Amino acid sequence: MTSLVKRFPRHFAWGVATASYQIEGAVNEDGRGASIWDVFSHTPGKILHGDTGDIACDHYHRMREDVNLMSQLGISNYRFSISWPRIFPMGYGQKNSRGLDFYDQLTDQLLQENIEPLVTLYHWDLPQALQEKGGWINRDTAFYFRDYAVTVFDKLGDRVHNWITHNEPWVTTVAGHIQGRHAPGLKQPNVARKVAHHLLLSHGLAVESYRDMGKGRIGITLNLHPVYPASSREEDLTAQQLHDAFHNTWFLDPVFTGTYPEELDEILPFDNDFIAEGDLNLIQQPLDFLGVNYYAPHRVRWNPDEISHASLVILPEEPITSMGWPVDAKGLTDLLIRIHYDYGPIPIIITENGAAYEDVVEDGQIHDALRQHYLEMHWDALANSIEQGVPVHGYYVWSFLDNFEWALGYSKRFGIVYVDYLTQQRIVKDSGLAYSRFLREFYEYH
Ligand SMILES: N#[N+]C[C@@H]1[C@@H](O)[C@H](O)[C@@H](O)[C@@H]2O[C@H]12
Repeated sequence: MTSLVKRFPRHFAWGVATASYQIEGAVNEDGRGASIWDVFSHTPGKILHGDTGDIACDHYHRMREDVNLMSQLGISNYRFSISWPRIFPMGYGQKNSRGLDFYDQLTDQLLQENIEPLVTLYHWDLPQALQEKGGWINRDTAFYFRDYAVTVFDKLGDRVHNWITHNEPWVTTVAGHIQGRHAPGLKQPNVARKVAHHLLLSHGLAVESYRDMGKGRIGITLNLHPVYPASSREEDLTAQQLHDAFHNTWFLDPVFTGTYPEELDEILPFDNDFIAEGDLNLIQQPLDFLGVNYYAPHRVRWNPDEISHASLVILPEEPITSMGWPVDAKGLTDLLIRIHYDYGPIPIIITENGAAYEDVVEDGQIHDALRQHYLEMHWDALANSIEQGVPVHGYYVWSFLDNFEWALGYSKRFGIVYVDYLTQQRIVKDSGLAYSRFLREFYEYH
């Protein structure tokens, strides 16, 4: 491992990541309003086994214990998200001071333990009251988001200097409004372009506000994949192009070039009546970093029946995680080099990378060798990216804790710390112990 630590720069930010609805629980406490995920998870048939985020990891009540565990493991950066409905129960208007107080205390606890916060403003838990006014289909939501962001900047901005506006707006758009497998559970492809635009507009409005208020760094997190054609056949090459537009450039292009990719119009035609003068200039404002969530590459073949005109191909011999995703760390290097050369030298933070595997508790330990190997392979791939000139500034393991995995409930475990959901006991997995050793070596070396 020692050789690996030498390949990362001194100030590289190693961390762990979580999200509010996935770990906090306490959904009806201290004035929190309902989110679309409260409604969706309580809708029969939406979540595997009928799981909900009502309790999750009970992090709302165990925050100090969890922060202390991070510190014991030598973790010095923590990415978490803020629950908008804890701050504005109705989405706007009357603030909820007890909600703000929780994140105030969390921030202070982190700083006391010398852990640097990286705060995500939106990790999918829209206030239900705004959904009832149209949610992200309604352009007003972008402005309510701006007002929410300003409130949080004002409360925490003196101690939090690293911000992410949105986490994976592609998932909110596609899983939430086309596929219906995520909240708000809509299957309306005709609104997808509008939803994506309003999410990006809200991003731009928050960045613009932060530039007036804060001196720190702000970016957006996108879930991105390198896209490989399954063969050199013309149709598979076309599939690669369209799938790349649907999964990657739909969001990369507006954020970094102020345009939407033309290929997207073949997949999701739209009349651009929802794009107002100046929107795209707002959206393409300079950022301090791009957050990249990387899990696996996409290998595609032509399939006109799919929305991206492409189907994913898993090679028979390639290893997969329990999500069915291929394990291919080189895909991370390919992705980062593509971003670097297509969009310029924007600093990059890997805001999520990790793997779900079936974990078994044996004598109070979890020997998750596959997850440990997955992580180490991706650290090596990250070092390769840096050695090829990509300015990578940080890496956050998804996830610190096993947690509520959206439509899959608690059936998938991504944590480097195991959570016994019956007792709420935390058990550091072998992968978490290995990460702790790696961090110790890194800080000792530097
Ligand atoms: N699935 N999966 C794991 C992980 C999910 O738990 C996060 O909330 C998302 O940001 C992203 O999809 C990645």
